[in-house]
Amino acid sequence: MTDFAATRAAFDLPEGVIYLDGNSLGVLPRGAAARVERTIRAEWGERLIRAWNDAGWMTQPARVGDRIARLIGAPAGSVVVGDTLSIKVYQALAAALALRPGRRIVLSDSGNFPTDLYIAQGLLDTLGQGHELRVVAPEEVAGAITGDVAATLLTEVDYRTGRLHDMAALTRVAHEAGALAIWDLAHSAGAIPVDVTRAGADFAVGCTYKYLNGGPGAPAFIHVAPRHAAVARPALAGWMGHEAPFAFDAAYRPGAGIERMRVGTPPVIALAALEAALEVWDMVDMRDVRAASLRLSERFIAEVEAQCPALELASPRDAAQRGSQVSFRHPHAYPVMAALIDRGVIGDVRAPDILRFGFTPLYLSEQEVVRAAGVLATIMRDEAWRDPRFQQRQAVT
Ligand SMILES: Cc1ncc(COP(=O)(O)O)c(C=O)c1O
Ligand SMILES: Nc1c(O)cccc1C(=O)C[C@H](N)C(=O)O
Repeated sequence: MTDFAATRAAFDLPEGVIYLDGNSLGVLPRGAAARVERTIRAEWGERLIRAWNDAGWMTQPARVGDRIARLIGAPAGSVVVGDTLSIKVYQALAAALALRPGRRIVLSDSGNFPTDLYIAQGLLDTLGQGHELRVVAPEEVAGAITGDVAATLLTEVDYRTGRLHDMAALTRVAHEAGALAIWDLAHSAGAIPVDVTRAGADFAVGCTYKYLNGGPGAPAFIHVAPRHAAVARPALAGWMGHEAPFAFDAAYRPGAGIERMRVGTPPVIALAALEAALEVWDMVDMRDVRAASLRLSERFIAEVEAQCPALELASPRDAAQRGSQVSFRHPHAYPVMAALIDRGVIGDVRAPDILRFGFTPLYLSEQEVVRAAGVLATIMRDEAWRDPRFQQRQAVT
């Protein structure tokens, strides 16, 4: 059984804040600052260039990848960390297309996060081989996987509504049609139990600054199914993905397996923070996290619906169809959220009208969820969101 009091003690939460935005930027783990300090002072400061070898900097992307592998049902040695998720989406899609040379369709859905769609379109334009990005409604994906689809590019949990795709079922349909399945786990890793191996995913990618608490700009991960790892073509053929980077050959030869998905120099300081953040998962059973997340989100929905008739649930009502977030619609979502944040309850908004709340049982209790709903109810009842202070939009929402 996961001890959630112990996991909460592993995080540094500011006094007076109820944090319902761990689905966008996770909370600071207590060990992270000390680990970063050690990396900077004892490793960089003292060991200088020697730290690449004796502090294990060079092997960090795979070492941290192995920790993430356990959380997504991937075997050790099949995940590597580095770059941003946008880059990892590019690499996965480019490799998938190279494995399906006769096919021209990339299938995604309109609930996907924009960067995935932008990156896909940019890659297809660059290839100039007549590929098409086909974007359908989330509920139409299965029916749209036709024999000309090279790859599906789907995000398991919808960033706006929390709607959950059935990864195993859609991967099966993709494979039956001869297509490959790429999964973006940005809102899944550390949020819900994931098993890329059982689902048969061909590629999976994700970020580490949300539920994995790696910090702002923490590097992303990529998983390549072992059956493809030795043949997957690295589109971004950087020297760190070379078979022998320090041979300094003029000709590129891809590294063994997942190593070829490395691109350039690893972000050592960011990786140190992430490595420290991932330690908390040693105390955690993902099934307990899922059960607790559903308990928290169900309670929140019940409290909000009982007290805030003006808010309309934008997430699936069936808990089994949701990730670890809940969204409500309101025409004045922005000032409502600004008023909430002003009272110490932090969620976020997604244009035009979505109030979004993330549930992170590692550091969030049911009492806080009830209190947050109460604060929201007061704001709605008093129309506190009409205050001019809350109408001024911030650049980042
Ligand atoms: C599903 C999904 N993909 C990609 C991204 C962004 O990737 P990057 O880390 O490159 O900003 C996000 C959020 O920022 C996301 O929610
Ligand atoms: N990565 C972000 C950033 O650099 C700034 C602000 C927000 C983000 C996010 O992660 C957004 C997030 N992917 C979302 O689900 O909307």
